[in-house]
Amino acid sequence: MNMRSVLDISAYLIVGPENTKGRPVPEIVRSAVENGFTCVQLRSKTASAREMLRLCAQTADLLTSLGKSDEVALLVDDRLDIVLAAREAGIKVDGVHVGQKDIPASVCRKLLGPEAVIGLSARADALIDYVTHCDTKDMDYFGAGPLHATPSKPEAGRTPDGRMVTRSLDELTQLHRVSPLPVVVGGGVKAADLPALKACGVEGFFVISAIAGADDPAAAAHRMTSLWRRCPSHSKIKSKG
Ligand SMILES: Cc1ncc(COP(=O)(O)OP(=O)(O)O)c(N)n1
Ligand SMILES: Cc1nc(C(=O)O)sc1CCOP(=O)(O)O
Ligand SMILES: [Mg+2]
Repeated sequence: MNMRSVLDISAYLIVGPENTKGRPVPEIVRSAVENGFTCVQLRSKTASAREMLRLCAQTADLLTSLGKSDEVALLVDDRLDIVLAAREAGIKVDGVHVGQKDIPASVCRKLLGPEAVIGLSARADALIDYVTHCDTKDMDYFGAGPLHATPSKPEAGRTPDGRMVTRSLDELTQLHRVSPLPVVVGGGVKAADLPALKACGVEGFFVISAIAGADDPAAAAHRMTSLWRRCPSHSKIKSKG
């Protein structure tokens, strides 16, 4: 199964060991996927390479046991090396999410091949211009944010002169209109944000703390995915692809 052709970024969980209040990462992933999450990104700024590889193996096994390994993409943040090592070990990891300071998407594509999923964080400044003119041939989607300032990533939205700039709903609506790729939006997203976010037309939302930090991650996931499904979307003027 080519995950690129079925990629669904509508409900996108990002999680690592530092986000779970001590609970095992696979436990959080299970709660999310059993309750409708469609994409999982393993992200840790503290875990060792070996720990990340173990997490990849555990999460891939979990997705298989849930019968979701051909539906729910498993991605790794930043670490092309981890994706390559996981593959070498026979672990099904579908791709990587890279940011503007990470390994270029073109290099990821070259090393991971045509079937890998590659996500890119859109540039923080001149967002609309960037997305309009960016060469997207190696990428599958754009991540954009933050919608709100967030303790999960305090530097998100911080400009070089120290100001905090968050994404307005108008900007996200425009982003959706100009982007040749699907767009997933995150940064402080909570259930209450979903109706307005969906109305912008963007293809999905990404969250860490709304699920990984919730007292009851399964209930939180169910609430978010059912709300997202129910909310009307802005119809796109020009269809993508
Ligand atoms: C889906 C998604 N969108 C954006 C990001 C942020 O990536 P990046 O800019 O590389 O920052 P870090 O996550 O590495 O701190 C993301 N991870 N996922
Ligand atoms: C990983 C990440 N990237 C962001 C961006 O704006 O680029 S915000 C973010 C963290 C999102 O976590 P939470 O849902 O807990 O706010
Ligand atoms: Mg990164």
